[in-house]
Amino acid sequence: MSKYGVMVMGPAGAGKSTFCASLITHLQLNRRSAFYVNLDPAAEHFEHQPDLDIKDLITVEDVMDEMGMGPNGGLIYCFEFLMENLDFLTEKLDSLTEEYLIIFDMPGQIELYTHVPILPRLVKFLTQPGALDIRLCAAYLLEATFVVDRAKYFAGTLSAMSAMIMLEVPHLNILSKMDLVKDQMRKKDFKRFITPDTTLLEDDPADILRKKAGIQVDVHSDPKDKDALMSGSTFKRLNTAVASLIESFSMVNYLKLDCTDEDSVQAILSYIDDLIQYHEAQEPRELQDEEFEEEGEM
Ligand SMILES: Nc1nc2c(ncn2[C@@H]2O[C@H](COP(=O)(O)OP(=O)(O)OP(=O)(O)O)[C@@H](O)[C@H]2O)c(=O)[nH]1
Ligand SMILES: [Mg+2]
Repeated sequence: MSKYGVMVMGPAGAGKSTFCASLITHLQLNRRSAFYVNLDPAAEHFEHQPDLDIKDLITVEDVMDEMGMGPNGGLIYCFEFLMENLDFLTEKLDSLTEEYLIIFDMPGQIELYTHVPILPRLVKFLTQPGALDIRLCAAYLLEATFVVDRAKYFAGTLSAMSAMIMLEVPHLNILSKMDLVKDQMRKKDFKRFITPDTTLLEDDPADILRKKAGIQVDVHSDPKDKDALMSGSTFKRLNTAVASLIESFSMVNYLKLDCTDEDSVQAILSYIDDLIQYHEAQEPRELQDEEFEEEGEM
């Protein structure tokens, strides 16, 4: 029997836990079952109590106190400890039936999605046929407010792409907190950010601001090269190279999420269901129920 899950990831503060909470509330309102797994060993507050919490196994606080590690090193250590104690996940997940959507709320440390090779091992374990065999998709959140600074927007998009390539599961890229931008930006202007391309660098408001303020924009060039510093050419060339790389792979298309809007949460849930083929498994059962009822009427 298949299991169904979504792994909610993205930079710190992108709105992952808030989205998880809205998704759980939405599922409950639509008489669907959610199983909430907190995998952030530093998380403190929850709108919905997790059904499985990594903090019952290890917390960043434990590691920092007992081993004198910093928060980021401590978090990586917690994940390595989890990878050595995967029965902590199996015990609770193994018995779940296909009716549940398993929601994994991930931490925001970007290292996890770029170069530390833990997440691919965890995803492989969760999706292993014959074992947990979870039909899993990734939902990568990036704050919509990042679009006002193209360098941040493209850096966030690059890490989304890195997660897509690294995890090799069906993947959604989501611009979160749309309620924060929808009044400041017309819908048609925002459309440009759904598919990132280099034309977005032509009118970067942050660039214009930096030039006006004459702020040294160029942290990458040789301090002796004053022209480069002032024009920000190296910084701009770097952004153009990142944007061209993203455009050439054309892997990233964003969906928009406003957690305060039920329809917006439903729309994202429909994409998730499609990616994990949730409805395929439900149909036969619903059909069976209908047939059963018809037989009952004969
Ligand atoms: N306006 C608005 N604020 C939001 C939204 N989603 C999250 N926030 C706020 O953004 C902040 C971070 O939200 P979280 O859901 O904790 O973000 P996170 O990605 O889980 O953060 P970490 O777990 O620390 O990586 C909180 O103050 C939220 O209230 C949203 O859709 N709209
Ligand atoms: Mg969180």
